[in-house]
Amino acid sequence: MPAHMSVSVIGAGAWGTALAEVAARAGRKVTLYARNAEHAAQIEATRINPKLAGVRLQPSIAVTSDIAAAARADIILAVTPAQHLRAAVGHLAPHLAPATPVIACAKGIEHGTHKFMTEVVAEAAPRAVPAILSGPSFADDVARGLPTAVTLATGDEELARALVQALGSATFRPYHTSDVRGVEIGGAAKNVLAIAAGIVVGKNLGASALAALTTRGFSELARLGRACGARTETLAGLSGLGDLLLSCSTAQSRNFALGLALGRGEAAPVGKLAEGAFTAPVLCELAAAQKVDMPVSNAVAAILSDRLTIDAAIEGLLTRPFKAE
Ligand SMILES: NC(=O)C1=CN([C@@H]2O[C@H](COP(=O)(O)OP(=O)(O)OC[C@H]3O[C@@H](n4cnc5c(N)ncnc54)[C@H](OP(=O)(O)O)[C@@H]3O)[C@@H](O)[C@H]2O)C=CC1
Ligand SMILES: O=C(CO)COP(=O)(O)O
Repeated sequence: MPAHMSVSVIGAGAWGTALAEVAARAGRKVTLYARNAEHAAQIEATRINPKLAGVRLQPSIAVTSDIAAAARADIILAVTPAQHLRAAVGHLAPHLAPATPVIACAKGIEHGTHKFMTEVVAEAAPRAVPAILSGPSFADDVARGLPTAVTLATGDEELARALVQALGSATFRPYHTSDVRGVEIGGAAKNVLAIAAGIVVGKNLGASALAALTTRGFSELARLGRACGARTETLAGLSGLGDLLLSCSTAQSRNFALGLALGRGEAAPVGKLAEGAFTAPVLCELAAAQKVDMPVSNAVAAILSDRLTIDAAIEGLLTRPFKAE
């Protein structure tokens, strides 16, 4: 039997469900874990997850709320919101076989600890091998089988290659790297910058302003990444620039949609996870600790915490001293 035959997905949200489909398409034996027994039973029976309503789960995907059963897999995909990752992996950890790869698929940085997703996995499941999967990929697109490419990183490049082989298919193309930190920073920061992009569009500042915001946003993402030891090619790759371009370009992104509503003076969309709202304060704390200037992210954090109006934030950004690019 190949080394990585079975895959369990922890977290039956939109992304977890899409990734269960991905793994099934790649020929793996797949189990999708929902923490709520009623939800698990409903998904198992109807083959539809209301969190990704347009998709009918492949018949081969098992759905469970039994964490011990879910832990019996060659690969774990941990697909909860970033701030819930520690609890989810901690619950799983006692049941895992030693050296099981646990691939974090959340995009964010933990509040309080400033830990990145693989650091959270390493602490919550010390016997597991942490990895990260991130890149420009909407759950809906992926589940519908539209072509997507992402980055998959773990410290051991050989393992990263094997995980790519286990999960990849013609329409879901993971690229491997050992630059874990680069992948994590791109995914976390792009969500905050996508909120700013949505605000620019909601405020009708024009396509030129959106391009400027996205480019200067990339500049601050890359500054922080380099300060944290990330490689330039990762920051300019799928999980960095690629995901930033996607998320700053369409209201299909929940983070962009939040910014759009804020910019228009409307209420924030209800029941939609916008990770950037959680990441913004911790990203700014991390940048300050690294002495990295992140004016766009700081403005987003200030707007979200009501320390600054949108108009004052825009004026603040537009009146910064001119400097070299
Ligand atoms: N949606 C997308 O297109 C993409 C999302 N991502 C990232 O994936 C992560 C998850 O997003 P997404 O799936 O969209 O979010 P959703 O809101 O759709 O789903 C989150 C899921 O996590 C579950 N969950 C929360 N805490 C736990 C826990 N302790 N144990 C088990 N399950 C738990 C929730 O369960 P319950 O229903 O019981 O609360 C819910 O089903 C985010 O970090 C996001 O940035 C990345 C790429 C694409
Ligand atoms: O991460 C994503 C696309 O790569 C999903 O974006 P949102 O979380 O903003 O919807």
